[in-house]
Amino acid sequence: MSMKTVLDPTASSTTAGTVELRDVTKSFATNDGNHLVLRDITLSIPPRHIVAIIGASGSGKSTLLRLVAGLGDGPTTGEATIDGTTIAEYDSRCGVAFQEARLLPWRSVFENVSLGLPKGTAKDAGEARVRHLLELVGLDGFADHRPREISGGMAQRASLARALARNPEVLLLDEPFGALDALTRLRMHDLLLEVHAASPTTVLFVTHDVDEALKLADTVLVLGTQKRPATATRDAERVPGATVIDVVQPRELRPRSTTSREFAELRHRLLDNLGVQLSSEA
Ligand SMILES: Nc1ncnc2c1ncn2[C@@H]1O[C@H](COP(=O)(O)OP(=O)(O)OP(=O)(O)O)[C@@H](O)[C@H]1O
Repeated sequence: MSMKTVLDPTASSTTAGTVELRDVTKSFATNDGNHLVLRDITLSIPPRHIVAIIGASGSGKSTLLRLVAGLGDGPTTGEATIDGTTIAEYDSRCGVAFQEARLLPWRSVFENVSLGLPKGTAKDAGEARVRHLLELVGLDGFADHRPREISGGMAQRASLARALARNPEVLLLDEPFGALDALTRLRMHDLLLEVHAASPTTVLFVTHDVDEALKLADTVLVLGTQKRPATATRDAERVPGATVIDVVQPRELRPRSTTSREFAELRHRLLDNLGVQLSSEA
């Protein structure tokens, strides 16, 4: 993509946010009582950082992401802030995209992306911003298409553009590439890094893919449960609630080689943390 897309004449002066969670727990009321999903989450994510969240299925990755986005009713205990201010419900400082593009089928691509604009955006400025974003994600020729007329990868790019239309301080992506074919996925990796270079935002994304996490992120957070030590009368058991069980920060700068020694070592460590048994040559 050309460098001209990097210069956005319509961008507001929004800066990237610092995300902080302090002693956060999250539980849900169920028929069997309270279900503790997250516990003891304390973390500080600096502006412009890209953070990947990985963990076994059900370990609370989406729950953590939703907490930062202000979706749902917030932490059960503890504090979650952006730039020192408590995260509000549907916090306007956040832009969110999900595994499914969730576009309105009866609206054009242009109109769908426009839905992400902050309330009260002037018409001309809004249109210019949406045109810019469509160019940034390579959809400038598809503004008038309906969602059914574009591919899954294109729909996902439109969903990313809609999240960016808010000019978010924090961009939250829940398995954004999970439903895409391998080639489209690789292209989306490049696109995310281009978007990140072009718009100064802090990014948190959930993924199941260790390679994707290591390739894109400054920091990889691993969510999981911890074992309580075994005692004479009790076998080792898992402490309820997932927490951050490992933090990995690749030293190599992006774009990262997936064939480097560091990559291989970190990959091994992450898979081990996820309980994936590797053969000796892996
Ligand atoms: N609104 C809710 N009400 C009750 N339980 C919930 C709610 N949201 C999440 N949970 C529970 O929290 C746990 C973690 O769910 P979550 O979706 O955050 O995990 P995940 O790591 O993102 O999983 P996956 O990788 O399968 O998407 C699950 O047991 C889920 O049932």
